[in-house]
Amino acid sequence: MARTPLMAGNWKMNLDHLEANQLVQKLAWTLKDMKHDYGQVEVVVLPPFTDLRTVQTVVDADKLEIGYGAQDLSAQDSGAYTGEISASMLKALGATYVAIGHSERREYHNESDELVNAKTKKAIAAGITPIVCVGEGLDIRKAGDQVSYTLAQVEGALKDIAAENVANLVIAYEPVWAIGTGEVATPADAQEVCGAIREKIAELYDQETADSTRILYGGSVKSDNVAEIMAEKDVDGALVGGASLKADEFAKIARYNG
Ligand SMILES: O=C[C@H](O)COP(=O)(O)O
Repeated sequence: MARTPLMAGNWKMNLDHLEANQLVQKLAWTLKDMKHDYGQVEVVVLPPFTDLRTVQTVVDADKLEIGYGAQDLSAQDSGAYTGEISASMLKALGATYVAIGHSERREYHNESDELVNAKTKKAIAAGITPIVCVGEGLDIRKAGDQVSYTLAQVEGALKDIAAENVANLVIAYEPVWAIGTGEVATPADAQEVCGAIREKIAELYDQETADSTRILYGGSVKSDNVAEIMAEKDVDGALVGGASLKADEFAKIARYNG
């Protein structure tokens, strides 16, 4: 089962809609100059909500092959949920991906596995591909419990989700101690957990489903470390934070295989 590599740029709380317009255009031009084949490596940006309409406009107007999505969504469909953004609103803006359960949301917004599961179901119902984020903190890593901890998050996120939907979603393993620190995980660290995630999906569902699900690594990915991580058999791409805010750098990451 060939899995198309995915490089997703999580801009976090950076760039207003004017800056978003500039970055998306520069990224598109840079990749065009590199003769990038999006069928070989999928490229997606996840801007702040306020930028999505602008990104949709530039992608549609210039017929860009860059995908885009959101960094979160509500577990509700609509109604009295001040400040929340629904799956249907994201769908109306052409979003094709949505990050769910990022460690920064689990930490700062106390998001539980149950909430991540509910949000994942909403994304699937709307036809938006979830990028479900999991990963351990430094204390768990130091205790050597990264695999069991992360697999518990995976199980919680996938509860009562059908195999065909799991086959088409994305899981991003992002060790919290590697996020924004420059302390990128070794390829072996990434493979250990990404491989365990694939085995867990095979156990929960079946091997065909497990072989279809794309599993990304995230945490201080840069153009000078991505290739060795991508060489690992169960790593299908990267969820990139800081490095995705620079068109040249993110384009080099997307072009990890030369
Ligand atoms: O979503 C992206 C991850 O949090 C990684 O961020 P980073 O590349 O800045 O370490």
